[in-house]
Amino acid sequence: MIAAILAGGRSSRFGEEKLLYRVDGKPLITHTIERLVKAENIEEVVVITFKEKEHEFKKLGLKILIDKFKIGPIGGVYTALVELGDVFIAAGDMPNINPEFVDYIIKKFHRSRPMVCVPLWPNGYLEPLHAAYSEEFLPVLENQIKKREYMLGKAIKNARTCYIQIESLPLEWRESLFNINTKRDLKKFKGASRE
Ligand SMILES: Nc1nc2c(ncn2[C@@H]2O[C@H](COP(=O)(O)OP(=O)(O)OP(=O)(O)O)[C@@H](O)[C@H]2O)c(=O)[nH]1
Ligand SMILES: [Mg+2]
Repeated sequence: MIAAILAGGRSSRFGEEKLLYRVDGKPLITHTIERLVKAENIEEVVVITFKEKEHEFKKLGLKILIDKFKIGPIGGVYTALVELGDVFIAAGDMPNINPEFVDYIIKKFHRSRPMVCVPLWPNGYLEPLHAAYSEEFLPVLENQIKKREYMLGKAIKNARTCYIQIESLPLEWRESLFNINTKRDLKKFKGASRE
C-alpha cells in the first residue's frame, strides 16, 4: 500500500513550517517517513501538500501531489484517494510512528475490506490521520465536501468503518499516535535518545 502523508497544514500552533523544522539533523517529516517505510506493507510514500509548499518538499527528494482544496485534512485524504487509490494516511508531524502498528492496521483493512480502518480511543476520539482508506470511501467524502462539511471524523462515522480499539493494543503502540503541534511537543519527541 502507498502511504500518503498530509503536509498542507499551517503550523499555526508551532509558529513556522513544522514539517521542515530540523530535529536531530533532519526535517520532522523525514523522521515520519523513515518510520513509515519500515512497515512491511508500505511500498512507497507520497506527500500531499499545497502548491506553495511543493518546492520545499521537492527539495527533500519527495514525491508530491497537490491538494487543491485547502479545506483541512479531508481535502488531503480526498486528493490521495483520487490520485492513488487505497492508501494509508499519516500526518507529517508523527515522528514516532510504529511500523508494526501500521502493518496491523493495513492487515485488518485487507481482511475486512471496509471503507476506512481507523484507531478509536475509548472516549470516542478517532485517529483519522493514522488510518487505512479505501477508494470506496470517495463518494462519502464527495457528498460531505459538496455540503461544505469538512469534518473528516463525521465522514468516517457515516462510512463502513472498521474501528481499532486502542485500549486492546500493546501500550507501547500508542506513541505511534503522538504528533507535534507546538515547540514544547519537541521535548516529548524522543528522537534524541533513539538510534
Ligand atoms: N494536504 C493537507 N494537509 C493538511 C491540511 N491541514 C492539515 N494538514 C496536515 O495534517 C497534519 C495534522 O494537522 P495539524 O497537526 O493540525 O497541523 P497544522 O494544521 O499544520 O497545525 P495547526 O495550524 O497548529 O493546527 C499536518 O501534517 C498538516 O500538515 C490540508 O488542508 N491539506
Ligand atoms: Mg497534529
